[in-house]
Amino acid sequence: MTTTVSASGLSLRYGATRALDDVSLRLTPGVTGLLGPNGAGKTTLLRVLATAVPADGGAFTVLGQDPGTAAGRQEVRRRLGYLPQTPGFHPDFTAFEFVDYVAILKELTDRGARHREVRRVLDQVDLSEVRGKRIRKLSGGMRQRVALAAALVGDPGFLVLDEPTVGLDPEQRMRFRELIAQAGEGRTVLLSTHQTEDVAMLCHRVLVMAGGAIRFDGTPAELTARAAGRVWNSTGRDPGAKAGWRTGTGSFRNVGNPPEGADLAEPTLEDGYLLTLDDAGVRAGVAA
Ligand SMILES: Nc1ncnc2c1ncn2[C@@H]1O[C@H](COP(=O)(O)OP(=O)(O)OP(=O)(O)O)[C@@H](O)[C@H]1O
Repeated sequence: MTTTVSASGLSLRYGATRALDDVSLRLTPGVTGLLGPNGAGKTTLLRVLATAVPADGGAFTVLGQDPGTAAGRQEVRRRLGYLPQTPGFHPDFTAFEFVDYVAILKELTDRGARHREVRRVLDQVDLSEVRGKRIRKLSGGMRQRVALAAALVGDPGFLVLDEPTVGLDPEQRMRFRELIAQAGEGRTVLLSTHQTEDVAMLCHRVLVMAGGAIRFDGTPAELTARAAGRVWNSTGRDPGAKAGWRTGTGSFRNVGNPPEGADLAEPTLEDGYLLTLDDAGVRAGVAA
């Protein structure tokens, strides 16, 4: 399988905070999910790989190019698409104008060819009909699709998506997932998300980060399997549980070390994720 991104020993400190702590990874075509609690270092990793900030240590290549050199960095920037956590829209731009502006920044200099490319990516995200509308008039889901269209300009070989489904209602999220799945056909996508369903539905591989380090790297099925035999139902809160919550039926669902004779339940990817964080000494939602 082709390696699109190869990184070894990436580190980045902000004062005393190790935002990235010796991160090594290899990314191949398809969608790889990046899960982790707030402050885990996900955005920092994406920003480093997208060449938006340099790492303090370590090295990486994207599509065979070394972003450590000026020429390599320029080539990587031409060939990657990046949807940041807060896309910097100009609200008075129309969808077309915004994507066209990004296309200019990506050095698509021929006006006719560039406009064809802008129409192509807007069509790909189902926004052809509103391309003349101002961004401030579009719904949150549509804006996110404009940002995805901008990231897709120039058919990048590596696509970096930072929490793209945040704030979307379930229907919009489902639609956005379809677009991500489409974008991941034959292309390498790194998707940072807090939604374990995004990973379960879209990803061939998942990385779990906490405290700046990768704590798990495998398939979604392998992450789920980590919770096999460690999820159970009980009538009250179980003291042996690492995490437990009351379900809609009134019983408690627990993850951790079940007592003898516990009523074991089928594990989900979220259970595997919670236990991975716990094994790493991190509680979900709290950085190490
Ligand atoms: N520019 C910065 N200056 C100082 N500290 C920073 C900066 N950017 C990130 N950090 C710190 O680095 C750590 C990792 O942050 P990062 O934003 O990468 O986490 P994250 O996993 O993306 O979190 P979230 O899910 O909340 O977006 C955090 O402790 C954060 O406070």
